[in-house]
Amino acid sequence: MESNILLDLKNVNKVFGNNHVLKNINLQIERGKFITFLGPSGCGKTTLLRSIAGFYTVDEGEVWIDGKLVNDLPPYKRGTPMVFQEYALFPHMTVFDNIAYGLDIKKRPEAEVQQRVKDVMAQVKLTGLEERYPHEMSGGQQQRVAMARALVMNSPIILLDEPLSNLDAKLREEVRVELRAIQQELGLTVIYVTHDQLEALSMSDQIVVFNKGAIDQYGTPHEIYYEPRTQYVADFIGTTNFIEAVVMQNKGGKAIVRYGQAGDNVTIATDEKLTEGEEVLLSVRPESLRLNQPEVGEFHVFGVVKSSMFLGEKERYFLADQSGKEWIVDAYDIGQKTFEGQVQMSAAADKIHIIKKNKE
Ligand SMILES: Nc1ncnc2c1ncn2[C@@H]1O[C@H](COP(=O)(O)OP(=O)(O)OP(=O)(O)O)[C@@H](O)[C@H]1O
Repeated sequence: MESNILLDLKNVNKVFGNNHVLKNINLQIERGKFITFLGPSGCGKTTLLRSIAGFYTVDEGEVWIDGKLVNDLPPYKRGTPMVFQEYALFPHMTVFDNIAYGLDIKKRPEAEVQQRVKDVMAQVKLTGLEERYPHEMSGGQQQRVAMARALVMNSPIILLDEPLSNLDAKLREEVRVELRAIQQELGLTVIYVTHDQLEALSMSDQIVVFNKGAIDQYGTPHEIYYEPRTQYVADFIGTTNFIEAVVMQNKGGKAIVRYGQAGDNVTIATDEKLTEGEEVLLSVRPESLRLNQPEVGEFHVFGVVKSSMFLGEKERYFLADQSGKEWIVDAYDIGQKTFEGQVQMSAAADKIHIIKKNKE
């Protein structure tokens, strides 16, 4: 039976000189998923992508594609094309020739090339544009051509390295939607590299968050956002409030923690192994806190409003609690109501996430 796992990375390590760029990467990717490699510049995303494509050989570990160990295979034998920034189309070639390029290189018979290109152009809805040149196409159409070039080769995985980074914001969003639509319609397996958190959250089935060459978390956008495993992940994805707390009890997936100067308790669901007396961090997102609505939850802190900022769909408040710690609260749909002076911040316990402190 065909395995659902298309890419399997086992303990992959890569070193450049004395720079240990990939550290014990273990990752399994299922067929038909849109996977994003997310992390700041220099954390090893591109190096891993190139190691999958075969442009780099790994120093340790195994790369399996579709049940085959490919460590010693060159890129063209792995069949995993990479699409780079600006789609890397040949400007002097027509759309048809751009798409046919890979097949021509492989010296496939003319009739087969004609048929394959025709089929793939229909798949990505470009039929009729065969004779256009890249500069005569919109950004979204160019992205489709780039995808078609990969599709025509029957690639098992399509690797995209920040393909949208040179586009302006509006076009970027348009092309994002387009790209995700093609991937879903055709059931493609795509690995997409970006340092843009919103891009990752909005497009992916699963996100891999990189931290200095290691994987900090691999999960759905919701898991990454609401259940960050480390402080680094919580901090990197969006804005959050961290609160120092101490574990009083941990039983049956529920921990009672003490927080704040008054020593209040709250019970929070968690999978983490926590011991009594352990110091932890709580993470609560600005939109999960309510001002002067104590009935919304089990977690409460008093603060003083320092300033606020109107952001269209929300008002962002900056507050300080009694210890001087800064808090950020986003208030939605409050009409003309504004908050000043001392206020109470409240959150439901299920909107609070416990992070173990000893993880980086
Ligand atoms: N061919 C190479 N030779 C030596 N060092 C390299 C090489 N390629 C990458 N590096 C180093 O490896 C580290 C990771 O680089 P990589 O390009 O994988 O990061 P990245 O997360 O993709 O960042 P970016 O978003 O800036 O591309 C960096 O310190 C980089 O300088």
